[in-house]
Parts: sequence; structure tokens; C-alpha cells
Amino acid sequence: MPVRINPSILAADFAHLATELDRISSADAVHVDVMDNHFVPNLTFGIPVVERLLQVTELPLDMHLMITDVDRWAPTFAELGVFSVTFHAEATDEPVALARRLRQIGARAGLAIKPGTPVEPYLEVLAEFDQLLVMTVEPGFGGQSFMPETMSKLVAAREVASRSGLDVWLQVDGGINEQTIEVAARAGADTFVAGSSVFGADDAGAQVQLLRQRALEHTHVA
Ligand SMILES: O=C(CO)[C@@H](O)[C@H](O)COP(=O)(O)O
Ligand SMILES: [Co+2]
Repeated sequence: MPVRINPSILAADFAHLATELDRISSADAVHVDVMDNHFVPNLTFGIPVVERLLQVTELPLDMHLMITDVDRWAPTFAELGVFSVTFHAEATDEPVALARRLRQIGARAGLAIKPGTPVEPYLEVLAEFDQLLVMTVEPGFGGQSFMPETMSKLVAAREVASRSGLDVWLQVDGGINEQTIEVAARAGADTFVAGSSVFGADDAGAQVQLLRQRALEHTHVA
């Protein structure tokens, strides 16, 4: 099974975003964390930044919306032409309807859950999503420690995906480095977001390849 490494530009040098993206050309996508100071206590990027990113990189943009008003903004991001839009289950009462709207616009639809949110209610609608993001830290900040207790949610999602033959990508985000990526790969993740471990490395491209190799060595999914 392929694995995907999506570096998070939250850990990049914001004064040189275009050159930071050149450092990760071997990645599968660029993870873009959008925060609104309501859903999480932090503020980051909005539409104008994403429009410029689309102009300066060939890499697909993997949007992670940590915002309250997803019904308003998720379709707007999708309409810009990004690759995927992941919104939080905790931010909407109608996750399936929103996912359908995103797919109709042409973006991959992703559902994210915080560490304290159970995965079970979403397993029965997994087919409605292209990716499930199991947060491995509390959303809001980069540089936090991986929470191994979230792994049981991945195991459960992988079991349902395999049993139902679903091509849903299982993503982890937060505290992913060359050690924790092995734990997440063994639990069933196939898509790995890494911020500080990639952009904090002297050779970000080599770090992407190292993470990819570690994930491939520990994935058990056929
Ligand atoms: O969504 C988030 C944080 O809320 C992440 O995407 C972080 O940006 C990951 O950063 P590291 O934990 O890898 O430094
Ligand atoms: Co993120």
C-alpha cells in the first residue's frame, strides 16, 4: 500500500514560503492548517495565502480546517482548486452533507476528529469521505507530543475500511516523527502529516524520505 507524507507548513518559515515548499518537493502534498481562534486558540492562514500557495507550488494542497464555520468556508476553499478539504466533525451537525458538497465541487472530502472525539459514530458513514484525519495532538499548535492513546481509533477505522473494501485514506496529524510514524503505520495510518520534524530538519527532503521509509517498513495494510 502506498504511504503519503504531507509536511505541514505551520512549521515553515513564513517569510519564505515558496522556498520552503521547494525543500519538500519529494512530499505527496502540502498540509495547510487553517485556524480561526474560535475552534482552536490560534490564528493562521486564510484564502489569500492559499491562493498564492496554489500559484507557487505544483504540490497538491491538503487543507486542514480548524475553524468553527465550516459550512461557510470549506466549500470556498474547495472552489479555489485545492486537492483536499478536511473539516472537523466537532464543527458541524451535517458532516455527510458537507462532504458531498466538497466532492461535488471536485475536492477530496476529509473528516477530522480531535483526540477526545470517538470514531465510532463516523465508521458507518466512512464511505462518504475520502480521508479520515485522526488527530494525534490537540489541534491548535505544532510541536506537541504524539498521543498514543488515539491509535485505537485508527485500528477501528482500518478494520472497517478493509472489511468494506473502502479506499479511504487514514491520516494522522501531530507529533509525527521517525519514531511515532512507526506506531501510527502499525495502527493502520497511510497518510502522515509532519510539521516540525520535516521543516526543523537540516535536509527537509531527506527527512520526508526517511519518514516514508519508516512508514513503509511498518505498514501492515496490503
Ligand atoms: O493541525 C496541526 C496542529 O493543530 C498540525 O498539522 C501541526 O502543524 C503538526 O505539527 P507537528 O506536530 O508535526 O509539529
Ligand atoms: Co493539521
